[in-house]
Amino acid sequence: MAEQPTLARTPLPEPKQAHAGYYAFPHDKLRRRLRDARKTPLVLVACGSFSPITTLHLQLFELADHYVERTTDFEIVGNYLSPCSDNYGKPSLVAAEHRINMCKLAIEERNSNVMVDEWEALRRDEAGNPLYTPTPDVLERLDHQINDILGGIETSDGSTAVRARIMLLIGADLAQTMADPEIWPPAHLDVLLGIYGALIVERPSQCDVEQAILPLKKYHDKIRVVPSFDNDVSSSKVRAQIRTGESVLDLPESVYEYILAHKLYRDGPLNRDLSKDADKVIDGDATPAPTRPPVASNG
Ligand SMILES: Nc1ncnc2c1ncn2[C@@H]1O[C@H](COP(=O)(O)OP(=O)(O)OP(=O)(O)O)[C@@H](O)[C@H]1O
Ligand SMILES: NC(=O)c1ccc[n+]([C@@H]2O[C@H](COP(=O)(O)O)[C@@H](O)[C@H]2O)c1
Repeated sequence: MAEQPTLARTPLPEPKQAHAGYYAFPHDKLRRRLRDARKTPLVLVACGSFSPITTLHLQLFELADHYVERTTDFEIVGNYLSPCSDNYGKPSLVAAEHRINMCKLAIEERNSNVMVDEWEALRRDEAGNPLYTPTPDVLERLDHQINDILGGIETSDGSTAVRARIMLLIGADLAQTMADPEIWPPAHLDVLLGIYGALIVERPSQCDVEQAILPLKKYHDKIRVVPSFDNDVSSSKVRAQIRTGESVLDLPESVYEYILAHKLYRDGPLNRDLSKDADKVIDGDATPAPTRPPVASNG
């Protein structure tokens, strides 16, 4: 059985004004009993902007599932999307409420077993302003919710409960940024990768995964690379297609319709420069809403 992580820090207290409205930790799709007695229950959490969620974001979980099924040590019992706070500071973020709604629509349309945890996206400070939560804190809180509050996952014969292992699910491009201590302080990585670990999905259109994880050598025993397929799906590309009125192939149809209904992503540069820096919102640069319906991909 794989080694169980231990909590390095006291779990985050739930701030009094953590959320604008009602919130309960979602666990309806968390499988509470292991199937295979030899395995450790694994919960995956994908942190990111999801502005908007694409078909590939949900496929990350499918790729991870395919990968983990072939391992001898883990069994996936839960999958979470945790959209980041509006305070993350990425210019391309639309309001958390929209990003959460789009994640939920995508999950429903695809009949996916993923849950959306709204806690990170809606967390607020005492003054009621959106509060950014560093990713290690997100995983610590999930660990606390599942293992301390819910009491973990039952063994296959139901005789006892064990702690689920929580792991981050990310793309190789995000792993590549982890070499920069200005973005990921070593203390964050020591918790995130040193205690929890990550499944890192290849993203060949953006970087070489082996190069990306080289600087993370210290944590290699907690990192696993998940094979993917050639694709250039990204939220940036989708946003650019919406602005220019091109066909959008990489969104669930309900998400596309939501974007049109709420007039999201209509402002921005007209040239299709997909670099992240080119994605700054330009006030008043409203482009007409696309008229063509999306061709939903089946993947
Ligand atoms: N095509 C993809 N292949 C592998 N990982 C992906 C892919 N698209 C997104 N991800 C991963 O999903 C997580 C959330 O990504 P995010 O919401 O930033 O999407 P994005 O497409 O990278 O967005 P943007 O284009 O706005 O930068 C990150 O870990 C990212 O690496
Ligand atoms: N030090 C940290 O905890 C840290 C640094 C950079 C990004 N992140 C997270 O990584 C994710 C990145 O998302 P994007 O790929 O959309 O930028 C977000 O969830 C963000 O909160 C965390």
